[in-house]
Amino acid sequence: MVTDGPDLPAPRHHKPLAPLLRGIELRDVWFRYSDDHPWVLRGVNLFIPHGHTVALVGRNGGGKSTLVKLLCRFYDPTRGAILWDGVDLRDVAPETLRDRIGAVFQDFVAYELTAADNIAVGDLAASEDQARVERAARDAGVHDTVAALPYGYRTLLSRGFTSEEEGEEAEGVLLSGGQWQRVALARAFLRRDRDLMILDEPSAGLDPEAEYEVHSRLARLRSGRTSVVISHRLGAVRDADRIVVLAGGVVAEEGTHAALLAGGGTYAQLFTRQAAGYRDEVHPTGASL
Ligand SMILES: Nc1ncnc2c1ncn2[C@@H]1O[C@H](COP(=O)(O)OP(=O)(O)OP(=O)(O)O)[C@@H](O)[C@H]1O
Repeated sequence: MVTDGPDLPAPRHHKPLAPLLRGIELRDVWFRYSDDHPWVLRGVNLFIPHGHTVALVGRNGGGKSTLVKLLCRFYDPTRGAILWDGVDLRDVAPETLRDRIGAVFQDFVAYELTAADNIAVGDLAASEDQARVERAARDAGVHDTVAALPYGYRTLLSRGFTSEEEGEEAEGVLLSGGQWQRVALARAFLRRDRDLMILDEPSAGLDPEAEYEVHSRLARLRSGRTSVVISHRLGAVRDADRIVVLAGGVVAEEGTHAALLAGGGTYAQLFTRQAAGYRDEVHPTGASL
């Protein structure tokens, strides 16, 4: 997978990591970014069963992105453990773990590389397999955009936000935020056979129609696979096998959409408020949680 966080020192004795069979367990996971920072996670207990989709929801700053970064070993729990079929992730080299994960992060990296390399990035076999890259781009709905670029998949993409400060001319083609988001999604589609799929706000920056389309594609991709999805669009994750509400650094609620709605707790409150926002044509905030 694409790495975009601070790397941890690899342990001296790595264990190999077998394909996921049972699931991933977070056991009393506590985490803070440093001793000077407040606790973000305060004893999270959670099981992500093999073959199921777990949706993480909750208010801003609740620790959802932090939790998935721990799953990828960008950080380790300050206390507690994360177990992959019983194997403590601390005993696994980060790159071994990440070979088993396909991920799209909120803060995904846009590289000054060609369109093809931006999709295949980090996957040597894929970078030599144009057909695979193109299929992933089609799945993510970005093939037509890329094919229309001056040099198609060989066109250099520009991140477009560093050049002015550095006093350099931007080279390459600028994509919109939503188009970049689809490039990031294509990376995940390319890695569809990985054991764990992580999608952190996969439709961020997309217009409502594109968002609906992307979520439908992702629902098909996720089906029968182990995945963790973060989204504030509760309607887009209501079909998840398990919905987990993170609040106050712990799992506050957990269940199916129907069960949580019937429970009348935080999830029911958030969902009802969002649904009401969509029904109200003149809702001033656009109804995004
Ligand atoms: N690299 C970091 N260093 C220090 N604090 C951080 C860092 N990243 C996140 N935080 C803090 O950790 C807390 C949890 O953030 P996180 O991004 O995990 O929440 P979230 O639930 O994903 O939020 P959102 O819904 O807004 O995306 C926040 O208070 C945030 O400020």
